Amino acid sequence: MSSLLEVSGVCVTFDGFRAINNLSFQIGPAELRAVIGPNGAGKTTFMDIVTGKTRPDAGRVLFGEKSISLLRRSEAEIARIGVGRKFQRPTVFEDQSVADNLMTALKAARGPWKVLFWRPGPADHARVLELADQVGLAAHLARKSGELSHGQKQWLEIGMLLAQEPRLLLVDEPAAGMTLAEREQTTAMLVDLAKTRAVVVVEHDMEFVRRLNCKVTVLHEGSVLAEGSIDHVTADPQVVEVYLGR
Ligand SMILES: Nc1ncnc2c1ncn2[C@@H]1O[C@H](COP(=O)(O)OP(=O)(O)OP(=O)(O)O)[C@@H](O)[C@H]1O
Repeated sequence: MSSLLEVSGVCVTFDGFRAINNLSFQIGPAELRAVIGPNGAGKTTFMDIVTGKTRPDAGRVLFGEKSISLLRRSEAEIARIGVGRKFQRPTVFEDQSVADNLMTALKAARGPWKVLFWRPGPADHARVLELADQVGLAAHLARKSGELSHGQKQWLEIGMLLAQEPRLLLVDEPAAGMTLAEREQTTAMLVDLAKTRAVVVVEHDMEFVRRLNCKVTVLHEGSVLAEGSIDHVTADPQVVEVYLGR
Protein backbone atom coordinates (compact mmCIF):
# COMPACT_ATOMS: atom_id res chain seq x y z
CA MET A 1 0.00 0.00 0.00
CA SER A 2 1.47 3.37 -0.93
CA SER A 3 1.11 5.94 1.78
CA LEU A 4 -0.86 9.18 1.74
CA LEU A 5 1.31 10.80 4.40
CA GLU A 6 4.94 10.00 4.96
CA VAL A 7 6.82 11.60 7.81
CA SER A 8 10.46 10.58 7.95
CA GLY A 9 13.37 11.50 10.16
CA VAL A 10 11.59 14.56 11.55
CA CYS A 11 13.17 16.45 14.44
CA VAL A 12 11.83 19.49 16.30
CA THR A 13 13.76 21.31 18.99
CA PHE A 14 12.25 23.93 21.33
CA ASP A 15 14.91 25.96 23.13
CA GLY A 16 17.38 23.08 23.01
CA PHE A 17 14.76 20.47 24.00
CA ARG A 18 14.20 17.71 21.41
CA ALA A 19 10.39 17.43 21.39
CA ILE A 20 10.30 15.34 18.19
CA ASN A 21 13.22 13.00 17.74
CA ASN A 22 13.76 11.34 14.36
CA LEU A 23 10.04 10.65 13.98
CA SER A 24 8.97 8.44 11.09
CA PHE A 25 5.32 7.69 10.47
CA GLN A 26 3.22 6.63 7.51
CA ILE A 27 -0.49 6.50 6.92
CA GLY A 28 -2.40 4.96 4.02
CA PRO A 29 -5.01 6.76 1.91
CA ALA A 30 -8.04 5.16 3.57
CA GLU A 31 -6.89 4.25 7.02
CA LEU A 32 -8.00 4.91 10.57
CA ARG A 33 -5.06 5.32 12.94
CA ALA A 34 -4.97 6.04 16.65
CA VAL A 35 -1.99 7.89 18.11
CA ILE A 36 -1.46 7.50 21.84
CA GLY A 37 1.33 8.24 24.29
CA PRO A 38 2.05 9.91 27.62
CA ASN A 39 1.81 13.67 28.17
CA GLY A 40 4.61 15.42 26.36
CA ALA A 41 5.21 12.49 23.95
CA GLY A 42 4.89 14.81 20.96
CA LYS A 43 1.37 14.05 19.73
CA THR A 44 0.29 17.69 19.40
CA THR A 45 3.64 18.71 17.94
CA PHE A 46 3.26 15.94 15.35
CA MET A 47 -0.09 17.41 14.26
CA ASP A 48 1.39 20.92 14.33
CA ILE A 49 4.13 19.78 11.93
CA VAL A 50 1.75 18.12 9.48
CA THR A 51 -0.53 21.18 9.43
CA GLY A 52 2.33 23.66 9.00
CA LYS A 53 2.08 25.29 12.41
CA THR A 54 5.50 24.08 13.55
CA ARG A 55 8.56 23.88 11.30
CA PRO A 56 10.84 20.89 11.84
CA ASP A 57 14.63 21.30 12.03
CA ALA A 58 15.14 18.16 9.92
CA GLY A 59 13.24 15.48 8.04
CA ARG A 60 10.58 15.15 5.36
CA VAL A 61 6.80 15.36 5.35
CA LEU A 62 5.36 14.15 2.04
CA PHE A 63 1.71 14.03 1.01
CA GLY A 64 -0.27 12.40 -1.80
CA GLU A 65 0.66 10.37 -4.89
CA LYS A 66 2.96 13.11 -6.08
CA SER A 67 4.77 13.21 -2.74
CA ILE A 68 4.27 16.94 -2.29
CA SER A 69 6.40 18.28 0.55
CA LEU A 70 4.28 19.95 3.23
CA LEU A 71 7.29 21.72 4.68
CA ARG A 72 7.63 25.42 3.99
CA ARG A 73 3.94 25.70 3.15
CA SER A 74 1.46 27.89 5.01
CA GLU A 75 -1.31 26.39 7.14
CA ALA A 76 -3.88 27.63 4.60
CA GLU A 77 -2.04 25.99 1.70
CA ILE A 78 -1.82 22.70 3.58
CA ALA A 79 -5.56 22.84 4.30
CA ARG A 80 -6.20 23.37 0.58
CA ILE A 81 -3.86 20.50 -0.34
CA GLY A 82 -6.14 18.25 1.71
CA VAL A 83 -5.29 18.16 5.41
CA GLY A 84 -8.07 19.02 7.89
CA ARG A 85 -7.58 19.35 11.62
CA LYS A 86 -10.17 19.11 14.34
CA PHE A 87 -9.10 20.71 17.60
CA GLN A 88 -10.48 19.59 20.92
CA ARG A 89 -12.68 22.65 21.48
CA PRO A 90 -15.42 23.05 18.91
CA THR A 91 -15.43 26.43 17.18
CA VAL A 92 -18.82 26.54 15.50
CA PHE A 93 -20.79 29.76 15.06
CA GLU A 94 -23.25 29.38 17.93
CA ASP A 95 -25.78 31.94 16.64
CA GLN A 96 -26.05 30.22 13.27
CA SER A 97 -28.11 27.14 12.48
CA VAL A 98 -26.45 23.82 11.73
CA ALA A 99 -27.25 24.29 8.02
CA ASP A 100 -25.80 27.81 7.98
CA ASN A 101 -22.60 26.64 9.67
CA LEU A 102 -22.19 23.92 7.07
CA MET A 103 -22.96 26.36 4.24
CA THR A 104 -20.39 28.82 5.63
CA ALA A 105 -17.82 26.02 5.61
CA LEU A 106 -18.71 25.11 2.02
CA LYS A 107 -18.30 28.74 1.05
CA ALA A 108 -14.92 29.01 2.75
CA ALA A 109 -13.79 25.87 0.93
CA ARG A 110 -14.09 27.77 -2.37
CA GLY A 111 -10.98 29.79 -1.62
CA PRO A 112 -10.66 33.49 -0.85
CA TRP A 113 -11.44 34.91 -4.31
CA LYS A 114 -14.39 32.82 -5.40
CA VAL A 115 -16.11 33.52 -2.07
CA LEU A 116 -16.66 37.15 -3.06
CA PHE A 117 -19.17 36.30 -5.79
CA TRP A 118 -20.46 32.97 -4.50
CA ARG A 119 -24.17 32.30 -4.07
CA PRO A 120 -25.27 28.83 -2.93
CA GLY A 121 -27.04 26.79 -5.62
CA PRO A 122 -29.11 23.57 -5.41
CA ALA A 123 -25.96 21.43 -5.47
CA ASP A 124 -24.64 23.31 -2.42
CA HIS A 125 -27.90 22.81 -0.49
CA ALA A 126 -27.75 19.12 -1.38
CA ARG A 127 -24.15 18.97 -0.18
CA VAL A 128 -25.13 20.57 3.15
CA LEU A 129 -27.73 17.82 3.62
CA GLU A 130 -25.15 15.19 2.74
CA LEU A 131 -22.62 16.61 5.21
CA ALA A 132 -25.23 16.80 7.98
CA ASP A 133 -26.16 13.21 7.27
CA GLN A 134 -22.52 12.06 7.43
CA VAL A 135 -22.15 13.51 10.92
CA GLY A 136 -25.55 12.45 12.26
CA LEU A 137 -27.12 15.91 12.27
CA ALA A 138 -29.63 15.62 9.42
CA ALA A 139 -32.52 15.95 11.88
CA HIS A 140 -31.03 19.11 13.40
CA LEU A 141 -30.36 21.30 10.35
CA ALA A 142 -32.57 24.19 11.47
CA ARG A 143 -31.40 24.23 15.09
CA LYS A 144 -29.15 26.95 16.39
CA SER A 145 -25.72 25.46 16.89
CA GLY A 146 -25.50 26.97 20.37
CA GLU A 147 -28.37 24.70 21.43
CA LEU A 148 -26.58 21.51 20.41
CA SER A 149 -25.00 19.17 22.95
CA HIS A 150 -21.22 19.18 23.30
CA GLY A 151 -20.99 15.99 21.23
CA GLN A 152 -23.25 17.36 18.49
CA LYS A 153 -21.08 20.51 18.27
CA GLN A 154 -18.03 18.31 17.79
CA TRP A 155 -19.80 16.46 14.99
CA LEU A 156 -20.87 19.72 13.37
CA GLU A 157 -17.28 20.84 13.34
CA ILE A 158 -16.24 17.56 11.73
CA GLY A 159 -18.95 18.19 9.12
CA MET A 160 -17.54 21.67 8.52
CA LEU A 161 -14.09 20.19 8.01
CA LEU A 162 -15.53 17.64 5.57
CA ALA A 163 -16.78 20.55 3.44
CA GLN A 164 -13.13 21.06 2.47
CA GLU A 165 -12.99 17.42 1.35
CA PRO A 166 -9.79 16.63 3.24
CA ARG A 167 -7.91 13.48 2.29
CA LEU A 168 -6.38 13.40 5.73
CA LEU A 169 -8.31 14.35 8.85
CA LEU A 170 -6.46 14.87 12.14
CA VAL A 171 -8.72 14.67 15.18
CA ASP A 172 -7.63 15.63 18.69
CA GLU A 173 -9.34 13.77 21.55
CA PRO A 174 -12.77 13.48 19.93
CA ALA A 175 -14.31 11.56 22.83
CA ALA A 176 -13.43 14.07 25.55
CA GLY A 177 -16.51 15.27 27.43
CA MET A 178 -18.91 13.06 25.49
CA THR A 179 -21.65 10.82 26.87
CA LEU A 180 -21.36 7.09 26.29
CA ALA A 181 -23.96 7.19 23.50
CA GLU A 182 -22.11 10.08 21.83
CA ARG A 183 -18.82 8.20 22.05
CA GLU A 184 -20.35 5.21 20.36
CA GLN A 185 -21.73 7.37 17.59
CA THR A 186 -18.36 9.11 17.22
CA THR A 187 -16.61 5.75 16.89
CA ALA A 188 -18.99 4.69 14.11
CA MET A 189 -18.55 8.08 12.39
CA LEU A 190 -14.75 7.95 12.43
CA VAL A 191 -14.71 4.35 11.17
CA ASP A 192 -17.05 5.37 8.37
CA LEU A 193 -15.06 8.49 7.44
CA ALA A 194 -11.86 6.44 7.23
CA LYS A 195 -13.34 4.32 4.45
CA THR A 196 -12.75 7.14 1.99
CA ARG A 197 -9.94 9.16 3.60
CA ALA A 198 -7.19 8.84 6.17
CA VAL A 199 -8.22 9.68 9.73
CA VAL A 200 -5.67 10.08 12.53
CA VAL A 201 -7.13 10.21 16.03
CA VAL A 202 -5.05 11.41 18.99
CA GLU A 203 -6.67 10.03 22.11
CA HIS A 204 -5.93 9.26 25.76
CA ASP A 205 -9.06 7.24 26.41
CA MET A 206 -7.95 3.63 25.90
CA GLU A 207 -11.49 2.27 25.89
CA PHE A 208 -12.31 4.59 23.01
CA VAL A 209 -9.12 3.58 21.18
CA ARG A 210 -10.01 -0.08 21.62
CA ARG A 211 -13.42 0.51 20.08
CA LEU A 212 -11.86 2.20 17.03
CA ASN A 213 -10.38 -1.24 16.31
CA CYS A 214 -7.53 0.14 14.17
CA LYS A 215 -3.74 0.24 14.04
CA VAL A 216 -2.27 2.17 16.97
CA THR A 217 0.95 4.20 17.02
CA VAL A 218 2.47 4.84 20.43
CA LEU A 219 4.66 7.92 20.71
CA HIS A 220 7.19 8.44 23.47
CA GLU A 221 9.80 11.20 23.75
CA GLY A 222 9.11 12.34 20.20
CA SER A 223 9.44 9.04 18.37
CA VAL A 224 7.47 5.88 17.69
CA LEU A 225 7.80 3.46 20.59
CA ALA A 226 5.45 0.78 19.26
CA GLU A 227 2.96 0.24 16.49
CA GLY A 228 0.33 -2.39 15.73
CA SER A 229 -3.04 -3.62 16.91
CA ILE A 230 -4.35 -2.48 20.28
CA ASP A 231 -3.64 -5.94 21.71
CA HIS A 232 -0.09 -5.83 20.34
CA VAL A 233 0.78 -2.41 21.78
CA THR A 234 -0.93 -2.93 25.14
CA ALA A 235 1.07 -6.15 25.61
CA ASP A 236 4.37 -4.36 24.89
CA PRO A 237 6.31 -4.08 28.18
CA GLN A 238 7.84 -0.74 27.14
CA VAL A 239 4.39 0.73 26.42
CA VAL A 240 3.14 -0.54 29.77
CA GLU A 241 6.14 1.02 31.50
CA VAL A 242 5.98 4.49 29.95
CA TYR A 243 2.25 4.90 29.49
CA LEU A 244 -0.28 2.30 30.53
CA GLY A 245 1.25 1.35 33.85
CA ARG A 246 1.04 4.90 35.22
N1 LIG B 1 6.09 25.85 21.77
C1 LIG B 1 6.80 25.08 22.60
N2 LIG B 1 7.86 25.55 23.25
C2 LIG B 1 8.57 24.77 24.10
N3 LIG B 1 8.30 23.48 24.33
C3 LIG B 1 7.24 22.95 23.71
C4 LIG B 1 6.43 23.72 22.82
N4 LIG B 1 5.44 22.89 22.35
C5 LIG B 1 5.63 21.69 22.93
N5 LIG B 1 6.71 21.72 23.75
C6 LIG B 1 7.23 20.59 24.51
O1 LIG B 1 7.40 19.52 23.60
C7 LIG B 1 7.03 18.27 24.21
C8 LIG B 1 5.97 17.61 23.37
O2 LIG B 1 4.75 18.31 23.56
P1 LIG B 1 3.36 17.91 22.90
O3 LIG B 1 2.38 18.95 23.30
O4 LIG B 1 3.54 17.65 21.45
O5 LIG B 1 3.02 16.54 23.64
P2 LIG B 1 1.66 15.72 23.67
O6 LIG B 1 2.02 14.31 23.41
O7 LIG B 1 0.67 16.34 22.77
O8 LIG B 1 1.20 15.87 25.17
P3 LIG B 1 -0.30 15.94 25.80
O9 LIG B 1 -0.82 14.55 25.79
O10 LIG B 1 -0.05 16.45 27.18
O11 LIG B 1 -1.10 16.89 24.97
C9 LIG B 1 6.59 18.60 25.64
O12 LIG B 1 7.68 18.36 26.49
C10 LIG B 1 6.25 20.08 25.57
O13 LIG B 1 6.48 20.70 26.80
